[in-house]
Amino acid sequence: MTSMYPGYFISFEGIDGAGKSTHIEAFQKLMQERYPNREVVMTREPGGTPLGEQLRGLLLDAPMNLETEALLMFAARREHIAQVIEPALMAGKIVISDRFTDASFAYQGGGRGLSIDKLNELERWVQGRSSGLLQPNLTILFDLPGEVAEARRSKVRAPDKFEKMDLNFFEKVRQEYLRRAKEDPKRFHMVDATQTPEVIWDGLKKLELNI
Ligand SMILES: Nc1ncnc2c1ncn2[C@@H]1O[C@H](COP(=O)(O)OP(=O)(O)OP(=O)(O)O)[C@@H](O)[C@H]1O
Ligand SMILES: Cc1cn([C@H]2C[C@H](O)[C@@H](COP(=O)(O)O)O2)c(=O)[nH]c1=O
Repeated sequence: MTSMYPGYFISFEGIDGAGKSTHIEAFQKLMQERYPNREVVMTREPGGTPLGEQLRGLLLDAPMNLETEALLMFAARREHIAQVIEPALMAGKIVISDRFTDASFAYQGGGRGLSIDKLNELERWVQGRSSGLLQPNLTILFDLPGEVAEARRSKVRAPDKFEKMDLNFFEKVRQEYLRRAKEDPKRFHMVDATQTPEVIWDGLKKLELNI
C-alpha cells in the first residue's frame, strides 16, 4: 500500500533455490546509490529481530503441527513489523525484506495445505491497519520450475526442513505464488528465473520504482 507510510517496502520471494539471495545485496546497493537521501534497511523472514531469529531456528528445523508453524511465522512477523519494518517505513526508509507474507500463503497454504481463509485472518490480524493492510509496495517474485530450483540448491550445506520437501511440494508453493501474483499484478514484478544471472540483473536495474 503505497500511501500508508512515507517509506517504501520491497519484498523478494520465490521457491528455495530460485535465486533471490544471488541478487538481493546488489539490489540493496543499487537502491542506496539511486536514493542517496534514503536509508536502505535489509532484513529477512522468518527473522529480522532477535526473537524472530530464534523462531527461525525452530521453524527451519523442528517438526511441528502445521497451524503451529503458521502461527509462529506470523508471530515472528508481528515482532518484525513492530521492531523493524513499521518504524523504518514511518521514518521514510526503504525496507528490503528477503520474504514476507506471500511466503506464508505459498509455503503453509499452497505447499502444506493450510486454508487460505485462516491465512487471510492471520494476515488481517498482524498487518491490518485503519487505512488497510500493511503490504510491500513491490514484490519481486523469482519464478522457476521446481526441478530447476532443486538442481540449483546447495549440495554443500545440509538442507533445512523446507529444502528437504519434494518436487510436488515446491510445485504447489510455486503455483500459490503465481496465484497471488495474478491477483495483485500491480504489486508483483515477475522475474523469469530460468534466465542467466546477468540477464536477470539487467532487468532488475531497469525497474522503475515509484519512490
Ligand atoms: N539465474 C541463475 N542461473 C543459474 N544458477 C543460478 C541463478 N541464480 C542463482 N543461481 C545459483 O543457484 C543457487 C541458488 O541461488 P540462491 O541462493 O540465490 O537461491 P535462493 O532463492 O536465495 O534460495 P534460498 O531461498 O534457499 O536461500 C546458487 O548456487 C546460485 O549461484
Ligand atoms: C517467511 C516464510 C518463510 N518460509 C520458509 C521458506 C524458506 O524455505 C524458509 C526461509 O529460508 P530462506 O533461505 O531464508 O528463504 O522459510 C515459510 O515457509 N513461510 C514463511 O512465511
